[in-house]
Amino acid sequence: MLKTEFQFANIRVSPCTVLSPMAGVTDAPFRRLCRVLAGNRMGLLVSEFVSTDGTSPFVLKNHKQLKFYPEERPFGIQIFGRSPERMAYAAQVLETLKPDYIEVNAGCPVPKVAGKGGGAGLLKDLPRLQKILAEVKKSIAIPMTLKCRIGWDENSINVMETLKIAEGEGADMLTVHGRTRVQGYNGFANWDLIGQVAAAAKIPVVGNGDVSSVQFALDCLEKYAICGVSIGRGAMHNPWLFGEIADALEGKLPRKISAKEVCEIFKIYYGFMMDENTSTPFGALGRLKQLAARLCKGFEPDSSEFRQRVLTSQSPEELFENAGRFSEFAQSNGITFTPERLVNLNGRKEDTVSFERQFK
Ligand SMILES: Cc1cc2nc3c(=O)[nH]c(=O)nc-3n(C[C@H](O)[C@H](O)[C@H](O)COP(=O)(O)O)c2cc1C
Repeated sequence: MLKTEFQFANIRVSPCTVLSPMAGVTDAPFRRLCRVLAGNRMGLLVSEFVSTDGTSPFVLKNHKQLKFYPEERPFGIQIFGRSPERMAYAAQVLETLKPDYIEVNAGCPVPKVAGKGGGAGLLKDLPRLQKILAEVKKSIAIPMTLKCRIGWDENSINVMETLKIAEGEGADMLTVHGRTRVQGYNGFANWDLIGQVAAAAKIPVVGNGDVSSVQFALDCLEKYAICGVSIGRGAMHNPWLFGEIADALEGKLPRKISAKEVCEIFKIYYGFMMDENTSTPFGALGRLKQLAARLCKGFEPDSSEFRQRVLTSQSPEELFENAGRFSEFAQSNGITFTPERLVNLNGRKEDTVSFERQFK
């Protein structure tokens, strides 16, 4: 029978979907957009990652990405860093914001994080990761989770050891992104390995990597011993995806999203950004373009002219006008929105795994 929900510690996750944290994307307005489009049917939401590194003590006021709302619960705050003491102290401070759980990041590939020994850098130093988990666990009363990659590179795949460490130090859930650090976002996630980890685990394991359609999510839930799926870039290509998966899990018939609906979400998203006061109009324009660039890839046939117009818009109003014009054009020319056909979420024409291209 298809899994529809799961529990870790005292937290019920229903449906079994997670919006994967994405720094610079999954702030409160973006999370709200996904939540509203899904009719609030998202299992778990997590903050963008929060740095615990630095020389001065961790203080909340330096971390504006921490704002979350009661309707987002269950909600986790994700932290990264390399110092067990600083991670534990930050977790303790963050617990005062009353998130439902704290997540430790052992997956970030970017050189300024992983290169300094934090994020995926911890996969090269598992004793340090173990110490971090032990110290964070001791410092908080709420559940602790871990998000990791499968290893540093193809010659050092150590996700089974990471699982054992996580379990030994009392992590309540593990999310596995099925790529190595060296892969960055290239190639495809290794779902068979994610499945092996989930099958060997005593704690719930969430699978992550390349979930871009309802069918992909359902196939992973059916085929592997994972308890849920975590979706990152797929939510940018299709912010309706969580609602579509929820519909499928509830046995509802699929509903086609029209090009008109796609064109209408820019105003909605902009409204959320202005409500939350997270961006200036100029900053919001950047976020609108970020979303538009991904959404445009879902139009069929090709919408390169619209893409060009939207991405060169000088103001939110100009972008809305261009979207309105394209909406009419799409309706009269039979342009459809089919993001489920996108397999490689980098937008590259790749079908084999390639190592060491992005992060030497
Ligand atoms: C722009 C961007 C920012 C990201 N920021 C974070 C982050 O803050 N914390 C984290 O654990 N992963 C982060 N990730 C990784 C995603 O959460 C996810 O693990 C990865 O994109 C693979 O999932 P996907 O194929 O569904 O996108 C980020 C990914 C992207 C593309």
